[in-house]
Amino acid sequence: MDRRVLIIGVGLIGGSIALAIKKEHPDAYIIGYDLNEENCRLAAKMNIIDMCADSFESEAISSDLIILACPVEEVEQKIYQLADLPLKPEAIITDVGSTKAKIMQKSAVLREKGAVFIGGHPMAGSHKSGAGSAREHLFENAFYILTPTSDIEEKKLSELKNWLKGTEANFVVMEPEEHDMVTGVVSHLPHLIAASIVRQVESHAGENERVRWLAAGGFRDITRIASSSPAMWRDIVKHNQSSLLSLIDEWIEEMHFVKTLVQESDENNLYNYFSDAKKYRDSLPVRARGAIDAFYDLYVDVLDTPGIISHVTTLLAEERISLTNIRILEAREDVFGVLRLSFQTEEDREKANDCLKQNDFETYLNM
Ligand SMILES: NC(=O)c1ccc[n+]([C@@H]2O[C@H](COP(=O)([O-])OP(=O)(O)OC[C@H]3O[C@@H](n4cnc5c(N)ncnc54)[C@H](O)[C@@H]3O)[C@@H](O)[C@H]2O)c1
Ligand SMILES: O=C(O)C(=O)C[C@]1(C(=O)O)C=C[C@@H](O)C=C1
Repeated sequence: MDRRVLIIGVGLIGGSIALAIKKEHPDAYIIGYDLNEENCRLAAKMNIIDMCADSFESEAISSDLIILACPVEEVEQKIYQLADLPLKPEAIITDVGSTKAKIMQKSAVLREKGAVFIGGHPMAGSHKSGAGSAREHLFENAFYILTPTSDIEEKKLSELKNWLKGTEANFVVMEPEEHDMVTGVVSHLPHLIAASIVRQVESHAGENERVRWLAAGGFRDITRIASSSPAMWRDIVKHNQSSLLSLIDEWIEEMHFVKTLVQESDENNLYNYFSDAKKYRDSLPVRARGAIDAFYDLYVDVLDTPGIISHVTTLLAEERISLTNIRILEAREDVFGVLRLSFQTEEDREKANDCLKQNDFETYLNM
């Protein structure tokens, strides 16, 4: 009989894991369950999953692998709900949540019932959400953190790694508390800071429109992640509250130091501040494939006139180029707008670029 995988939450991460599992285990039957039925149907239509389930309970009891890929507060709820079900004794349950300590504490309820729960967190992703953004290669070369409790047999851990082999990620075992401290520093605090910078710009833009127009490369680089799912980040901050509170104190202290640097305006001190940061930033390992490279985006300048989007999509459709996503980044009277078109492959992006250029559109590969 085919092995069955149930993915609860078929969004960016759940969908990408489904694709990676399909690649390595083509015999596995992958069932998706998502509160957002439309998203689940899209995942099935895109062959990311084999079917959409109406309820997760009926599928969970016959699944060999259950992956919780919803926001972390929902992961907790699902752990409780799964603990009440007669799961297969050999089944493995895992999650992909961005926090680990609270989830591992809650998972005791599953272990008490004899179920195997191994926490997980692939350290790659994007600011995009939903099945439409899922990519088979999203986790290639990324670290994939696993947090097995001491009672988990090595055999079960290997079995899970084998299920996830198609991610081509590097597995690392960590204690949940260490995980939350480290991800607090490199991921969760930076997200809070990105959101706060965007809010500061927004409040200035209220007074002077030009702030909005001139929010260019540097601002976009440092704030890309502020476009991520608010539900996901709300839950992460709730889960990692204690690490974040002390990191925010450190950040405030650093900002006091920066303020002094600016006030004193000492050339050497200012130079060294930037130079030390640059040295460390430049020394960070570069991954062969970063999160954002897994998406093939094309930016197109368009005039904000009626029918312009359908004109662009018709041109692409005539060339049989399939779009996976389209977004208006700026749409204002008398100012150029920017359309962000996303494609499945680099080849599609190149074809679209040629096609739009031939039709006199100004296009960019990066913004
Ligand atoms: N986005 C990233 O960069 C990233 C990276 C690593 C891990 N994660 C973690 O992965 C998880 C999913 O994030 P994502 O980026 O895929 O988000 P997403 O919004 O793309 O997908 C989450 C999906 O879960 C569904 N969902 C929400 N509550 C549900 C419930 N109770 N039952 C069933 N489905 C439910 C949503 O409808 C959505 O389709 C989160 O826990 C997040 O912390 C995210
Ligand atoms: O690249 C991005 O957009 C991400 O935010 C990815 C990112 C990160 O902070 O690095 C976000 C949360 C996840 O838990 C793991 C990865």
